[in-house]
Amino acid sequence: MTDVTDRPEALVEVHPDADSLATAVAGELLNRIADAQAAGSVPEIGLTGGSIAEAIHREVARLADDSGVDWGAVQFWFGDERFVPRSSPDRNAGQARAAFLDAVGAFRVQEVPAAAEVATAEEAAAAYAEQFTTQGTGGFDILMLGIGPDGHVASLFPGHPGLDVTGATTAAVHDSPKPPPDRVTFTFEALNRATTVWFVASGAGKADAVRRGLAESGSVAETPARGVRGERETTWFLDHDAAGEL
Ligand SMILES: O=C(O)[C@H](O)[C@@H](O)[C@H](O)[C@H](O)COP(=O)(O)O
Repeated sequence: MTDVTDRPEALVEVHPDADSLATAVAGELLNRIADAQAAGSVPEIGLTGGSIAEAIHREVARLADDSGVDWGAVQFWFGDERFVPRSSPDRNAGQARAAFLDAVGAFRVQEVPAAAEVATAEEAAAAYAEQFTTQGTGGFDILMLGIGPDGHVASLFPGHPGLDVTGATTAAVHDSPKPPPDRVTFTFEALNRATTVWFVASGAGKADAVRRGLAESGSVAETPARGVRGERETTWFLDHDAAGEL
């Protein structure tokens, strides 16, 4: 597992509520993408599933027209994906497409192969790892991560074997404590190839996980969020309730 403790300390930005949090993150994301494009690059963005991510995505769609972003010059990835049929409402990619990707006309969207297209989550993970190597830079300019009440990020859950995977950028997940059970996730090795990491969390239910994620000490096995930091910057975007134990 990458030792991230030598990377820059995390910053914390607290907003009054989920709506203002979503607007702030969406606005910052659009600004960062536009700035990267103005500097001549095609930013690689890691998206996350989850409820606050959904709110952020909808705000991206609402704010997109004034952003100056060229949606053909930005590429999107998913930190994790549920191993279900492509049409399933449980697919993170399907949720992101419905919330903003299709509306803004983003077409460089790297999706994890779905169930029924490949036989196993292991096959899907292997294919996504190949895509990650061949279709992008092999890293992220900005990686967004939701956090579970147990401190999981992507589909890296406390005490699960995926935490210990080395030498691979993706892993299959089975018996996920958060349904659905079968998933594909980027591993710490991949998540830590991010210049900037943004954790996004809303609600009192996340306050303990946020506290553990930001505490001076604690184990990655118990709080996987502790295992990820950006090479240059890490920011925790929180609403007031999620910051309640800081
Ligand atoms: O596929 C997933 O389920 C997500 O990627 C997962 O890591 C999510 O981001 C957290 O569980 C937070 O989800 P909520 O914001 O809905 O609590």
